[in-house]
Amino acid sequence: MIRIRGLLSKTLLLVTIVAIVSLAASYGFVTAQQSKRFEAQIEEVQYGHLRVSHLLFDQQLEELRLHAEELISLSTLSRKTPEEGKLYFQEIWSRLQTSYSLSSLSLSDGDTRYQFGSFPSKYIESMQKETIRTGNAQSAIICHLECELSTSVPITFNHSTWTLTLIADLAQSVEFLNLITGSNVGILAPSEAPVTSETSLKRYITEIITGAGELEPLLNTDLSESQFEQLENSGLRLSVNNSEYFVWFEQIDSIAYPFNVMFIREISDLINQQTAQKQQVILIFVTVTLGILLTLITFSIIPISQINKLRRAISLIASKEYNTARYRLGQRKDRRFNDELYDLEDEFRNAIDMLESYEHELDVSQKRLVRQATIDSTTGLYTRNVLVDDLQVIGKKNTAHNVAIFFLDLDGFKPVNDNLGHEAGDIMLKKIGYRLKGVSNKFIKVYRIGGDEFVICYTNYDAKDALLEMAESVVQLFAAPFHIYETNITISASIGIATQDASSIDADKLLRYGDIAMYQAKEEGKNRFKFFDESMEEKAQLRFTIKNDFANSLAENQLFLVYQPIVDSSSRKVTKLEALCRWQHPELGFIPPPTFIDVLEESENMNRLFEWIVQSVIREVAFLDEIQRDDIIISVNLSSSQLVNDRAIEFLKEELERCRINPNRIELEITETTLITNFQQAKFWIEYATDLGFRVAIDDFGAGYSSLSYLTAFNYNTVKLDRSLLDKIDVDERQQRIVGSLTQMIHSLSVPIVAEGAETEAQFEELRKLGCDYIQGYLISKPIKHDDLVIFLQNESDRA
Ligand SMILES: Nc1nc2c(ncn2[C@@H]2O[C@H](COP(=O)(O)OP(=O)(O)OP(=O)(O)O)[C@@H](O)[C@H]2O)c(=O)[nH]1
Repeated sequence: MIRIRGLLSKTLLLVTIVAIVSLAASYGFVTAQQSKRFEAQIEEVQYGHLRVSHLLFDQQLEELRLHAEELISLSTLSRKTPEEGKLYFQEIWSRLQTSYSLSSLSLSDGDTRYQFGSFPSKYIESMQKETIRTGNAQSAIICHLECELSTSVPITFNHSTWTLTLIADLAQSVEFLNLITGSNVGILAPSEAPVTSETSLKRYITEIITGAGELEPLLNTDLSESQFEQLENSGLRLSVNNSEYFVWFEQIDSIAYPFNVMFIREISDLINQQTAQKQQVILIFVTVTLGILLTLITFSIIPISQINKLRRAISLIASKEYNTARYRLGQRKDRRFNDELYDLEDEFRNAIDMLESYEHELDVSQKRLVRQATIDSTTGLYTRNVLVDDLQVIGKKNTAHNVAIFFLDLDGFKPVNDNLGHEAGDIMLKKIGYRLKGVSNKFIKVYRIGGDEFVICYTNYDAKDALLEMAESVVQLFAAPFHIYETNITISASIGIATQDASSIDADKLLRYGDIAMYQAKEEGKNRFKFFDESMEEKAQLRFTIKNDFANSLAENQLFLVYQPIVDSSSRKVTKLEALCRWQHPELGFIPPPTFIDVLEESENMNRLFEWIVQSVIREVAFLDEIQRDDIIISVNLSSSQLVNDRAIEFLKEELERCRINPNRIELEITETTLITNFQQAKFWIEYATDLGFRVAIDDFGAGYSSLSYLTAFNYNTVKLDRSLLDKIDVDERQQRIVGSLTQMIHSLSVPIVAEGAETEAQFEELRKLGCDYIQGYLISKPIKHDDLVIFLQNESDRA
């Protein structure tokens, strides 16, 4: 159903107002026109009545004169004497009265007068004299107490002139006037008549009135003084008993008093005609207005219903009910007469299609995003987000009484990627995920939370034994190798275990504790598990501080280099200086190099540190040149991270070139362990370094590796024996034998040997005897700062 409101109701209201205003205006116009026409019609009627009245009364007077002359000729009065004339009229007076409707008659010569009836001689006298004087008949209407026709004709008696005057009443004339005009006629009493206090038309004491019976109600109608005034001026319209009348006066020439004729014309027909006309106009107007209204409504309803349709469609679109919106809009049609609203409808259809398709796409990508956020695409395991959510849910909903997490980080996963490629790494991660999934059950869930990091969340375990059992079985999961690209690869994981009470769970803390414990497991040799304990947090805190404060330490000169001299065992002259890094932390005090280097190696900071060391060493070389000690080489320790890429050596090369220093003034020390662990990489790197002209030393030789085959795999300049082989060299014969054989073997490769840790003269002497070419140790000097080194070298040259 169409609700008539809004645009339509406004249109209707406007049209109605316009219709009412125009109706009122046209009604006023028609009324004004009608009243003008009415006045014209009345004027015409009045004019006609006046003319007719004149003609009629003239004709009546003429007729009366003819009667008078007829009487004279019939009676042969001229042959009689006046007295005989008088007798004659006496005889026929009563007959005459009826036949001529006479009211009086007079024979007069001006002096003598014979009268019949009540003759108004006072008013006629002058007319009679005029007749006698002129010898011509005179006629006039005479009004005194009443109005009558009068005629005076000359008559000659024996040569004397008399007049015969006839006075006749007006009744017949009035009847005629009524017949001819169709209006009722009344003769107004002349002024001689007594004045009445009537408040109706009777005030005028109508003498003769036609149709008096039927006019009785009109004649009795009370009139106001203004109505009387209007009546006397121009005529008055009166309405009595559903009949309309127009009453007016006309004055006809008369003698004595004025002769006023009152006409009463029924104008009901005229009025009805006018009313009918008015009704007709209104009817036409109303019909036309209704027609316009209907047309407007018809032409407004279609667009309004369309607009309403679109409005409803918008609400449906807003609530994503696309199908209902489409159904409401209906099918697209090919219309001959399209308009903007139909075009808009089409646009709506297009918009719905587009929105629906966007919505669908959005839905699909949202689901994909949720999946990506919750499921790891490589392993199909839950992600870190899910783990955090799960831990929070456990904490909030009390679904468990205790929680343990096993934080796994693969050992040596990077080389898998580096050697076999990223894809192989992915396959390995997938296979590891598959194995780990095997442990999951109602209380055990597995997640991949990072690159090579996994977490097993174990809730409601019975006791620590259950965790131990679990940890051992997880370690066992890695025992069997993984078959990738036709190769069997073995990999292990370091596992940190942290527990918490489910009621006071703190997801961040739990994961951090797991991570710390895992780190500890790595530190202790990997492929093992460790339970978190508080002391680990202290170490972790230390690592965090080191990482955090490193940048500042360089700026504030907390880091500095010290140099430990290495002397020729024969001449005791300094030939090398080993550059060693020291960190004096303002709060933590002295931080041992292995501690902070170990931490810095986990990040880019190691490169930064190396660059700083290189710049400091170059300054030192420049100083040695300055004091003419260009025979001294400075050795720099390299960590395993520097062997991974060429960045360190490239930087060193560029800096030396920039400062014009020969690379052979620098010896790069690589520990035997580093060398063996990343053998291929290290070999490649050492070859590159020696090609560039750097010297290379194998540090801590004999610290644990048994195979010596690598010694012939590439070129190097020096071997530094590990301190553990030398600490009792002055007393321990076994140490002496081992060192003796090692020096022999290394010398056979033409490589000089450096012995570390000589603290006494005896040790020094023994090492020299055993063939060590260079000796380093507290006996010679502790590692010293630049200023002390300056003094040390000065002393040496002084001794020489
Ligand atoms: N193939 C593959 N490798 C990844 C992915 N995510 C991270 N990695 C690699 O995994 C390695 C993880 O680094 P580390 O844990 O430091 O390497 P690691 O050799 O296991 O070292 P340790 O943990 O000290 O034994 C990095 O080389 C990353 O590039 C992955 O989705 N696929």
